[in-house]
Amino acid sequence: MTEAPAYDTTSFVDLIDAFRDLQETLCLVAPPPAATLELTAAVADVTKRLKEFEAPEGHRVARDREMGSDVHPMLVKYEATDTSDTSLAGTVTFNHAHMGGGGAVHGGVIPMLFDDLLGMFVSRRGQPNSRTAFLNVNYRSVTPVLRALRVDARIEKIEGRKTFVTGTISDGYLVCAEAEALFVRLLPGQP
Ligand SMILES: CCCCCCCCCCCC(=O)SCCNC(=O)CCNC(=O)[C@H](O)C(C)(C)COP(=O)(O)OP(=O)(O)OC[C@H]1O[C@@H](n2cnc3c(N)ncnc32)[C@H](O)[C@@H]1OP(=O)(O)O
Repeated sequence: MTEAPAYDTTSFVDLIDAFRDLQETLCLVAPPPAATLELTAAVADVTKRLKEFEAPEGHRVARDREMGSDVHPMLVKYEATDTSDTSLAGTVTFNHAHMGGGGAVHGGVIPMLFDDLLGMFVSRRGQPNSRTAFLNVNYRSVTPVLRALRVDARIEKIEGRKTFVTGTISDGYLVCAEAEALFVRLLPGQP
């Protein structure tokens, strides 16, 4: 029998959302030194409190497989609205924490979203326990922050352990970025 997790995922999602809010707010402020010192101590207190709940790998909420990016502080949150066996459509809204400059999403954040989006989709509809072998991203036009954008993923073909997948981020009819990737299913015992 599988042991029920000791945590409550819904309230943890609230904690992660509060953290995302903190991250974004950090990107928007210019506090004076005294306030910065005070805030640093407050954040250190929160970290100290969280450390009381450290858990071994496999028991940490941030890696809850069912919840995906919702429970991970680094990953970009997206919503899948329509999935079939070979395709996924959804939405993503990047915020100020994801901005590189000039209202554009940072060029490193976009591959992170694709790796997670495509990797999760491959795990659920292709071959579970796969790892990214390559991920090629083309930046076709500026990816704006603070707008609901469309994401698409498609499994192109599966050959043995290999799943070939593509993805796009679009702003209306405009393609902002596109990706093609290969995920390779790990062999039993492969680290
Ligand atoms: C439910 C929610 C879950 C939740 C799931 C979580 C979702 C998030 C997913 C995130 C995934 C990651 O970021 S993973 C982290 C980033 N990736 C990595 O660290 C991977 C590092 N690389 C590796 O570990 C390895 O190179 C592997 C596992 C990818 C492949 O090694 P291998 O197992 O020894 O296999 P190997 O024989 O080399 O290759 C197998 C086949 O793939 C081909 N192949 C391998 N690499 C490449 C390549 N770069 N380009 C072209 N082809 C390649 C080979 O030619 C071969 O084809 P043929 O001769 O058979 O035709």
